[in-house]
Amino acid sequence: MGVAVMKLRNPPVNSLSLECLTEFTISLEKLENDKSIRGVILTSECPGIFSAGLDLLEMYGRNPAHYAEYWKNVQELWLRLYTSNMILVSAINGASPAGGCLLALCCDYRVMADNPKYTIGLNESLLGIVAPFWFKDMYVNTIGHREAERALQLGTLFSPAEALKVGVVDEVVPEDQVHSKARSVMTKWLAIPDHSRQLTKNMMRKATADNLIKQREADIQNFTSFISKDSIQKSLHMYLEKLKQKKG
Ligand SMILES: CCCCC/C=C\C/C=C\C=C\CC(=O)SCCNC(=O)CCNC(=O)[C@H](O)C(C)(C)COP(=O)(O)OP(=O)(O)OC[C@H]1O[C@@H](n2cnc3c(N)ncnc32)[C@H](O)[C@@H]1OP(=O)(O)O
Repeated sequence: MGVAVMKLRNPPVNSLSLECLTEFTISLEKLENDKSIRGVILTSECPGIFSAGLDLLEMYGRNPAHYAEYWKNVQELWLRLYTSNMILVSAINGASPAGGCLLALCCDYRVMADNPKYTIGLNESLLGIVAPFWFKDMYVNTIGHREAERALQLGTLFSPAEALKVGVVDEVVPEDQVHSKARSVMTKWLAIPDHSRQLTKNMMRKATADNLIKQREADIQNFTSFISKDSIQKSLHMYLEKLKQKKG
């Protein structure tokens, strides 16, 4: 039926390393150029984890040129996903913090597994960093200004039930039904003529995408100088240590 399934596979936690981001963007571009493909189901092959978001090791202890290169690729992936002409449905089969949530928010419809261990949200403030304006814009577009304001400041990671209530996801289903539900949602969306759906999607999303396009270079510079600050590097170090200690 012209539907591709893209499975994120970067063990152990599907963090979005530079290599992973680049491969993702290239795969997406190929699908976009393949006229037989009308829809993509985005899911994960890592058990219990949709995506741990941006790779913290790409943002910690590197040099400014690396940060700039990394951020350019983060922007590129976001722009491709958010403005895709294809129907994107996410089958969220695990934890989905920060950049993981961002991937899901780019989709046209989000189905999440009903497992309270899985959480989703933009938790940047918990790491001592700030979600960029275009993450924020997409959050506001999805859940409204007040909910986004609160969730961004608190870095809220929502359980599936909470995510459904606030509108971060569209549907919560038993874990073993995530994929079948994503497929049935896709079937429904495929019934809409592509041209009218695509023009409508473009109308809804263009201003948000253009907002980044017109200041991409400045956004890269902002990110690079922000992430290079000693205080921010210290916060990231502490967060990484906390992740390590969780194990021991
Ligand atoms: C004012 C100007 C503003 C300008 C803009 C400025 C800045 C914006 C900057 C950045 C925006 C960033 C968005 C992001 O996406 S940041 C990433 C946020 N991600 C997280 O917080 C998730 C952290 N991870 C977890 O919570 C758990 O790992 C998870 C629930 C995903 C899985 O738990 P599990 O118990 O299964 O696995 P762990 O033992 O915790 O992890 C295994 C292994 O993986 C490492 N790891 C986890 N997450 C990441 C990651 N995101 N990047 C890199 N590495 C990660 C973890 O440290 C473990 O490593 P090791 O100990 O085995 O070596």
